[in-house]
Amino acid sequence: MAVYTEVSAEQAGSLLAQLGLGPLVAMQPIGSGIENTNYFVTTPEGEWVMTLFERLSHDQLPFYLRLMQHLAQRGLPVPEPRANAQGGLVQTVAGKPAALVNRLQGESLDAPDLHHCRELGGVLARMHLAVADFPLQQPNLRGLPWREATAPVVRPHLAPADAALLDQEMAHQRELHASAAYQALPAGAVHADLFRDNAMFAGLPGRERLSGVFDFYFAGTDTFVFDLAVVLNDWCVDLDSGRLDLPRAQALMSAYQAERPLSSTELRLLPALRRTAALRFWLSRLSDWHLPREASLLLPKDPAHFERVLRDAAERPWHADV
Ligand SMILES: Nc1ncnc2c1ncn2[C@@H]1O[C@H](COP(=O)(O)OP(=O)(O)OP(=O)(O)O)[C@@H](O)[C@H]1O
Ligand SMILES: N[C@@H](CCO)C(=O)O
Repeated sequence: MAVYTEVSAEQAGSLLAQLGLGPLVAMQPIGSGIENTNYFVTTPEGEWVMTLFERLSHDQLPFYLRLMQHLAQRGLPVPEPRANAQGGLVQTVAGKPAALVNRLQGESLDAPDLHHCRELGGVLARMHLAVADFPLQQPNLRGLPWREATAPVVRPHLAPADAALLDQEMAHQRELHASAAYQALPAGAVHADLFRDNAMFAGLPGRERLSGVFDFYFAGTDTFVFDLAVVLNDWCVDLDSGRLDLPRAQALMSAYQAERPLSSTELRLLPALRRTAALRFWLSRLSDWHLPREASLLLPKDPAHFERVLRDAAERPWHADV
């Protein structure tokens, strides 16, 4: 369930009026999702998703909502937040910060194939190109400082072999981040959590189009190759072994590079960034597993999966030769 805050028809109607939309026709709570309260909302103009933010404050939201607006206005399949008369994207519903975005069609996939990976690679590259003129900055809040703070907290819960892996990978990260090559990598506002459950596809089997990329609430300024590594580590990894599936990885990379060719430095550092991305999600899953947030409905995701992805990335570095 994902309704932490009940919203009455009257409260939803008042939001719609502030956003210049017609009367409420229907509203329905959305069952999936664990961070926020979400409702599907119908008006005479169409279908919308209303989100009440349960953790993020008014001040934190403009970066995410402006980024979604920026990408949507450049033709990317991203929900566009509806602005009020003053152009503001952050509203208030039931005392919580809230936003209304257009509802995208489609379904998330559990098992993406080569076609889906190609679709995603192309859209990801276009997202990276489209932020060249996005003016807002916010550090990736799961970046190196967060990893430095989280590693010692989870380390006491690890078996010796895993603690050794963590130490090795933290050392690798420090060296990587200090290198001139890393510091020169192209960067911008990236999604940073574009897993298969944050995208939707619509259309006939075998010819589906990527119809939606959503859940931008881990977005931040980071390198494009980090964002690509996050995607490779989820869309192109075997969920049992944690190993990279080379045909899917090659399909995704070719489609990405058809839109945005990677520089030789980006290609050279991609294996290191796959380790960065795997470490980031290993740490967040370890933290959710061993130190669950109080009263959280969060069903912790398995940290061991990202330990396997991390070992694979560290032991079998994959150099894309496309
Ligand atoms: N713009 C949209 N159009 C259609 N469906 C959407 C849209 N935004 C969200 N959804 C649906 O609502 C569900 C919950 O959204 P989301 O994943 O953003 O939830 P959350 O609680 O904010 O985040 P989390 O995934 O971290 O739990 C999604 O799985 C998707 O099915
Ligand atoms: N995509 C993350 C959860 C949300 O950040 C994971 O699978 O661990």
